Amino acid sequence: MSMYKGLVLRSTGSWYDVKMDDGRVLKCRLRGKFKIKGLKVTNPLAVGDFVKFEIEEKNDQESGVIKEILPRENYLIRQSTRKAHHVHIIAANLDQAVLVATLVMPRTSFGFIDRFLVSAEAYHISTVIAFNKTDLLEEEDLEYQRDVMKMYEGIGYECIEISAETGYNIDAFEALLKGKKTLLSGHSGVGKSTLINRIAPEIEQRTNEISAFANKGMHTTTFAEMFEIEDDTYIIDTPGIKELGLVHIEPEELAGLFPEMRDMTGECRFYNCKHDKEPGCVVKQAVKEGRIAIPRYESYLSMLNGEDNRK
Ligand SMILES: Nc1nc2c(ncn2[C@@H]2O[C@H](COP(=O)(O)OP(=O)(O)OP(=O)(O)O)[C@@H](O)[C@H]2O)c(=O)[nH]1
Ligand SMILES: [Zn+2]
Repeated sequence: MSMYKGLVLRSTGSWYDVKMDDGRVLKCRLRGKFKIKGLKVTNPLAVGDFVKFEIEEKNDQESGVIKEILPRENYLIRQSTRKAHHVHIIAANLDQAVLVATLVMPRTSFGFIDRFLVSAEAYHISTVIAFNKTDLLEEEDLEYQRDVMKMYEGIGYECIEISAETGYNIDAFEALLKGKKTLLSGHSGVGKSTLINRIAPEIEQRTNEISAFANKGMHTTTFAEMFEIEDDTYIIDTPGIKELGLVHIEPEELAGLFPEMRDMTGECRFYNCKHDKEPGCVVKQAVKEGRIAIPRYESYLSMLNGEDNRK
């Protein structure tokens, strides 16, 4: 039997929509046991997975039988809502995350942004920060926003200012997505739906249908879906994924997830310096000299101390 290769676009728990190289989407099932080393997973397969499958024909209907899951470049997980100590794979092989943030209505805190960035670093997923609702900003706020963007760009995070409402910079935003698989995240109310509605109105429709399922008490996580907004350009906007949770980070690993601290951490006086109260700390010195931004260092300390600064 011939083997085909495809990309999982949708998972309903027992059936998967798999996009084949020729563009056709085929319903596939999974046969056999699949495990990820060291993790108890509730779903062996997620959107974004590349699979190999065979085609079966029954009553003139073609369907696929998945035989192999190709190695993942990365994957996002979260704690299963059904089984303790189990994780649910949200999506695999993401090229990037876009964090939608707003300076006003609501104001996204540095704490929230930095926590997201740290998680994305841990997952090896690059992040673009999109500052939405720019149309609401007075001149002074706009200047402040540009300072914030400069801060994050200085660390290496791409930033863009947009308005989903007026369409300002939306072309540039779409260009960022082109040819990639992107997870769209952000606080409730920052304008994710409005944004998607502007770039791909047909998707918003689907998301509303999925939300309707959720309101009937069905598990939305089983309805994870990746939308192809144009050729090879995908967006994942699953209701319920507002942040990247569930990365357990040891205190000594934390500074390594702040790119601007990463390279200097071996140079402190103490090899196990937490860059907090220790003397001879090069990180604190860099904060003092303005090479590390104060809000970033504050986020670092608050995560180090296990404070919940997600709001
Ligand atoms: N002025 C302005 N308002 C916007 C913009 N984008 C979204 N909004 C408004 O902000 C409100 C929230 O937008 P949504 O798109 O529903 O936000 P969301 O992120 O999808 O929120 P959840 O569905 O709760 O996750 C709506 O009233 C939008 O009209 C923008 O660029 N400018
Ligand atoms: Zn130090």
